[in-house]
This record gives sequence, structure tokens and C-alpha cells, in this order.
Amino acid sequence: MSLELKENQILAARDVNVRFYTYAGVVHAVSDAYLDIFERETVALVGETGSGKTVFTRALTRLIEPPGRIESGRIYFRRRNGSVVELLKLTESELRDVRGNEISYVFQDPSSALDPLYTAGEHIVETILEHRAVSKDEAWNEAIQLLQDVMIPNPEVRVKSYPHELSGGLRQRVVIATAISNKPRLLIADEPTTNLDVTVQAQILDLLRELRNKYGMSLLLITHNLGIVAEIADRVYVMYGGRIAETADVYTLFESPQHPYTQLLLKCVPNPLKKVEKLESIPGTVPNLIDVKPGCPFAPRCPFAMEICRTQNPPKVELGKGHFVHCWLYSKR
Ligand SMILES: Nc1ncnc2c1ncn2[C@@H]1O[C@H](COP(=O)(O)OP(=O)(O)OP(=O)(O)O)[C@@H](O)[C@H]1O
Ligand code: NI
Repeated sequence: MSLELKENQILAARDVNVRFYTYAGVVHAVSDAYLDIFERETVALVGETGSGKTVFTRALTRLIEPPGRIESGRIYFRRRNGSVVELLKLTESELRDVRGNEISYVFQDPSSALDPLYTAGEHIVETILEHRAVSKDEAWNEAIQLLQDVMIPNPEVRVKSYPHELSGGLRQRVVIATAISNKPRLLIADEPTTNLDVTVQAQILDLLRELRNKYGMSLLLITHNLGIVAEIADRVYVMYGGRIAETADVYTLFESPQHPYTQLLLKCVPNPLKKVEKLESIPGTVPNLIDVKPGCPFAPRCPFAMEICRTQNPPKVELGKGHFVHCWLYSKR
């Protein structure tokens, strides 16, 4: 089955399955996951630790290493030139042309994002030269401009700074400058503000929002923090146990969550604008994704679980425009 992107849509992922073949068993990290991203929107992916957020978003550009494997899925992406490609079918070199260029990442682990032996400018220049035929001088000038875009003071000086000479907040700005150095159509930011103090977190979020507007990018933001979601997302996907549990626009999701997991998640955060570190306050433990059997992953913790929930995967039910829930409670069987 082929899938046409809507006119203002840049990405559509369908039926993505990722497994890790470990000695302990097969880890069902991502199961039947999907995602739509439209031009210039901010999409949040939320869910507690181990729910598959990082693996899913890395799989979008095939960044999965052994023992992991993308078993199946279709991922359509509209390139800058307007052509629609299927990312899982591109050759490695075609894909390298997209990654870091049209789709770019700010990864979760801040310490590994910058090489201590290279200056801020060298990181940016390398990324530019990897994808574009510009001179080294031009790339350096762009690097200074980018540092200015991410609001680093004295960019002409800071461009020559090594990571250890920069504060955590400034380092994250350099990481972001590097990620946007080729003006990506989609920026994927995986917990971009963890390990930063609260005021710096707010600044980095403001920055991401401004850059999205200035560059006309779309932003896919992975976060545990529902306050961040409420503040900057247009639409939200909630993941649980490697599956999408619910998706809706941000107002619908906060005003009228329907999946029992989403409801509990929001109940644990009476005021979503308050900072939440980890979504761990729901009774029960995070599901073990090894050798998963059919059934809803949330059933063991769900106050409404029925017999069928434990044996059959939940159906995807449309409750309203763009509002989908994966739950037997809403099945009209
Ligand atoms: N290299 C690997 N080998 C085996 N299992 C892995 C590997 N990488 C990830 N997993 C498993 O895949 C599942 C999904 O992990 P993932 O990192 O995507 O979760 P996450 O939602 O991003 O969590 P967090 O919020 O903590 O970053 C987890 O069960 C994890 O243990
Ligand atoms: Ni993660």
C-alpha cells in the first residue's frame, strides 16, 4: 500500500517495528509505531523511560545499530526539492545526504554530542562541508552567523572555544547550531534540556521555538516534561511499551485524554506547567519489552483492564479529527 503525503506534510511513518536481539531475548523496542509531521509544526513524543521514544526516532533515518534491527515499516519524507522518498529504501549514501542535512538530530546524551578535541566552529564547519559545496571560509562565516542565531555572545570569539571552555547551556547552543547548520526541514531534539538548570532549560526552549519560526523547520521534541509539551507542542504522541497509546492536538490531549495511561499521566501532574522530571508516579513497573506477547502493554497497570486487553493488541480507534486512541475500551465490537 502506498501512502501519499498531504500537501503540507513532510514525514509519515507507518507500522514501524524495531527489535533488539539480545542474549536475554528479543526486545520489542518499537511496535507498529506511526508518526505524521507537517510543515512548521512542533510535535511532542512523550512517555516514561524505556517506552521506545529514542529508538523510534532514530529508526526514522535508520540509525539503529546491531543487535537492533528495523523489522518493518514505511517512512515517507518530502525532500527540499519536493520529491517524496521512502527512507527505509534509500541507499546508505542517499540516506547520509538526508541525515544531518534535511533531518537533523540533537541527541539525548549531552556529553557525547561534542568532541572535546574540536572547537565550536570546527564542529559546525565539518557538518556544513559534509553536505554542501561551499569554501572553508564561507563555512566559517556561516558558523559565526549560526552562533549568533543561537544567541551565543561574542560569536567571533566563541567560535574558537573548546567544549570545556563553555557552560552547559552554551554547549547545548553549539550542539543546536551544529544541528541546524544545513537548515534542516526537520529537527529532532531528544530531551534537549535535561541536565540543564531550570532557567537555562527555558532559554533553550525559547531558542528552539524561535529557530523553528525563523528557519521554517518542523520540530520533533522528545520529552518527559509535560510542562514543555503544554508550552510548545502543537500535537502530541504518547508512547507506552514501544507502542503509540494516544495521539491528539495538544489541547485535546490535555483537556480530554482518553487512554487510561494518558489520563493517569496527566493526573500525576495536577499542574502541567510545573516541572516534572520523570513520569514514574503511576503504580506498577515499566513493562519488560523482552519476548512480548500480544496484548495491550499497559494492561498490567491499567485500572480498567479487561480479559481481551491481556491477549490481543488494542485497536486504533478514531475519536475525533486527528485524535486516535489504542484501547479496547473504545472498541465498538
Ligand atoms: N542497544 C540496545 N540493546 C538492547 N535493548 C535496547 C538497546 N537500545 C534500546 N533498547 C531497549 O529498547 C527499549 C526502548 O528504549 P528507548 O531508549 O527508545 O526508550 P526511551 O523512551 O527513549 O527512554 P528514555 O526516556 O529513558 O530515553 C528499552 O526497553 C531499551 O532497553
Ligand atoms: Ni530516550
